Amino acid sequence: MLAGSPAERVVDRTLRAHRSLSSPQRQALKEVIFNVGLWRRRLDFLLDHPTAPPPLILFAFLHGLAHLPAPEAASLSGVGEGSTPTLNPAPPPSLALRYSLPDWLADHLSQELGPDADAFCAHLNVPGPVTLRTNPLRNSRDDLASRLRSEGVSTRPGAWSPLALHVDGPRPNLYALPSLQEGRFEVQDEGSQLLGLLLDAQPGETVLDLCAGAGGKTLLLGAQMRDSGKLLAHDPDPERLDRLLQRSSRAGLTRVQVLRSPPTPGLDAHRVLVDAPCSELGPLRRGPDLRFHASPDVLSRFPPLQLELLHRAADLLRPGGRLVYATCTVNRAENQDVVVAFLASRPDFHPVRPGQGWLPVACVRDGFLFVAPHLHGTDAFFAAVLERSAG
Ligand SMILES: C[S@@+](CC[C@H](N)C(=O)[O-])C[C@H]1O[C@@H](n2cnc3c(N)ncnc32)[C@H](O)[C@@H]1O
Repeated sequence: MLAGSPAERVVDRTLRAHRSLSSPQRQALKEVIFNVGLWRRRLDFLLDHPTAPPPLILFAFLHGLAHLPAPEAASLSGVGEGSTPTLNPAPPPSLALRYSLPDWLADHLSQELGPDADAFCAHLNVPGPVTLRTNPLRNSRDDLASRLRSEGVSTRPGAWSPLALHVDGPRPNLYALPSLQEGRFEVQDEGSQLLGLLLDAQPGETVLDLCAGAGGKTLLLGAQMRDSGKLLAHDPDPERLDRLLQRSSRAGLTRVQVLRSPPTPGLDAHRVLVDAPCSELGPLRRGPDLRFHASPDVLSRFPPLQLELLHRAADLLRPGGRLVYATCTVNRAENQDVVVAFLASRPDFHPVRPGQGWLPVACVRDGFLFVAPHLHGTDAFFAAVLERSAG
């Protein structure tokens, strides 16, 4: 994994090679692999040895970060007696070393978040909650919570999305639950739920999800529309669209139309969602190695495409219609700057307060939706709600 293999794959391979392990042993193995992968930079700093062999790295993790006494850590990690390394006792001198991030990423987050960067980065090292989105076509949030309780899963309501339930305790095997097969819920971060809700799709309308992917937001839009009107979903990735169709049928949506080529002008939609491709710094806590697979050029790769998608969406929207532009990243160049550039060339559009009447002010910053793990317990998201003048 330290040489670049994805953490999930390393865990799978290791567990398959050690089938006799008990369930707690499997869990411990998984946690150690994830944590060594996540904390690799901090472990290098502790060991002052960038090519340290695995037993030393494991020792540094167990003793230096998990604070196990040295003899126990040495025995568990297989470090020979008398060869336990001395760990660097100094506090890590930078944000990057403190939270085990590549330098470019720590520098970028410092620039973006200023005094909040420390808390944000600390939260990137804590796994996010498992959050479910109620499918209101199938049940209410309270009914879903009771049903899940009867299936052995305890939950609590989310703080921001009226559809969110967080799973309490260790992650259950959600995919084996009959309630999931019956389309009563989807797994979806609470911040991601808010992006779909901002569009405020209404029954009977024509609504376009321009970057629909596998349908995380499309399903929510369809439920808001009470499975009526016209719901169009486009994405250039055909496999994601196939998954979208499967999920739609499970969720009880009968009117989703998948567009495998880009929608043509003249659609005259009431609402368009642009859940844009982006640098994806917002969900970094979802995988221990995501931060090490990204490279700095990701920060400048997307704005031209994002602006183009906004313009395309604008041309598909009717006068008086609503457009939501959203990303899951923390990067002014992909967020505020794209919206400002768009508005400068489209005087027929104006920004409105996101979630007027229901979204707490704590989720709104400078007129845009902004949520983040250290403030809201969600992955980080940005969204702008724009309306086209009526006349
Ligand atoms: C943030 S993801 C969307 C996630 C999805 N809305 C969901 O909730 O599951 C961005 C999507 O944009 C798509 N995309 C990339 N280039 C695009 C383009 N030129 N036009 C439309 N979508 C594009 C990607 O395939 C990807 O699925």
